Amino acid sequence: MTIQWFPGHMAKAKRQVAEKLQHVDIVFELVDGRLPVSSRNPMLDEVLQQKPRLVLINKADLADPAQTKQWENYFSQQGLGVLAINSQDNKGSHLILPKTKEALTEKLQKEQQKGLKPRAIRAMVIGIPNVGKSTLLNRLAGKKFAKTENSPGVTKGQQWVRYKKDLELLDTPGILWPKFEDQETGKRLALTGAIKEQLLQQDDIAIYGLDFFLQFYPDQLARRYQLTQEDLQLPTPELLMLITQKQGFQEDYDKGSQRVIHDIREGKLGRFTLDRYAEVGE
Ligand SMILES: Nc1nc2c(ncn2[C@@H]2O[C@H](COP(=O)(O)OP(=O)(O)OP(=O)(O)O)[C@@H](O)[C@H]2O)c(=O)[nH]1
Repeated sequence: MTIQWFPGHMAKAKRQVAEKLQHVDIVFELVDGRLPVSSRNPMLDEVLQQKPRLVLINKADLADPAQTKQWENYFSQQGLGVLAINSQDNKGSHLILPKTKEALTEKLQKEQQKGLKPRAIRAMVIGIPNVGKSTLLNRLAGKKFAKTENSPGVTKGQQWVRYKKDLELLDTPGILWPKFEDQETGKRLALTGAIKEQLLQQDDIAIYGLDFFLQFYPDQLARRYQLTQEDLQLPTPELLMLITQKQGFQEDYDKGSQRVIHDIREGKLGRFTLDRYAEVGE
C-alpha cells in the first residue's frame, strides 16, 4: 500500500512516531541502499531529536557495493551508527545487535553503574514506505514472531517482538513520508517503488532510468536488452522505442516503459545506486 501524503497524514504520522519514541532506547532508521539519501524522511532529525539512531542501509543486495561503502562512511562521519543489510536473508542482520549495543554503550554503562539490572534494549524500526520495515521485523523476530507481554509505562496495545534475549522491537514500524522536494527525487523514488509511479508519467520514469544506466552502468543496460554500442548512442526516447519493440510490445510504449521500470526495480539490470555519493555526499 502506498499512501498519498497530505499535510494531515504527515502530522498524524509524526505524532504517532513521537508517542512511540518515548518507549524505546534507539531507532533503526531504514533506508533503501539504492537511494540512501532520497529515501530518508526530510524531517527525521526534528522527529527523533536526540534519540540514538542506527542507520540500516537495507536492500544492499540490490545496490552498487562500491557506493554502499561510501555511504556507510558518510553516515558514520556524521556520528551515526550504520550497517548495510539485506533483510531478506541473514546477511548483516546478525550484526544489528552488536551495533546497537555499540551505539548505546554510554547509556548501558551508566545503568550498570547505578546498579540497575541488565535489560533488553528496546528499539523501533522507522522509514518511508517500501524500504523493508516489515521484512526486517519478520527477519529479526524469526518464525515465531513471539509477542512479549505488555509492559507498564507502555501504550496500551503496544506489542513487542523479541530478538534473542537482548533486543525488543515494537511490532509496528514507524512509517514516515518520503521527500517530495524536486522532480529528480520523485523519479528516483518512483523508479525504486517507494512512491506510486502513477504520480508521474511512466515514460518519464523509464527514460530517467535509461538515462541513468546509460551514464553509470551502460554495460548492464546493453546486456539486459542485447543492445549494440550504436544502440546506446540513440537519443533516450528512441532507445525506449527500440527496447519496446525488442520486448515484443510493438508500439505500446506504456508497456515498454512498465517493463523497463519493472526490470530496473527487480534488479534485472544488475545492482545500482541512484544517489551517487559524489553528487550528494560531499
Ligand atoms: N532485494 C531485497 N528486497 C527487500 C529487502 N527488504 C525488503 N525487500 C522487499 O521490498 C518490498 C517492501 O518490503 P516491506 O517489508 O513490505 O516494506 P515496508 O517498509 O514494510 O513497506 P510499507 O508497509 O509500505 O511501509 C518487499 O517486496 C520486500 O520483499 C532487501 O533487503 N532486499
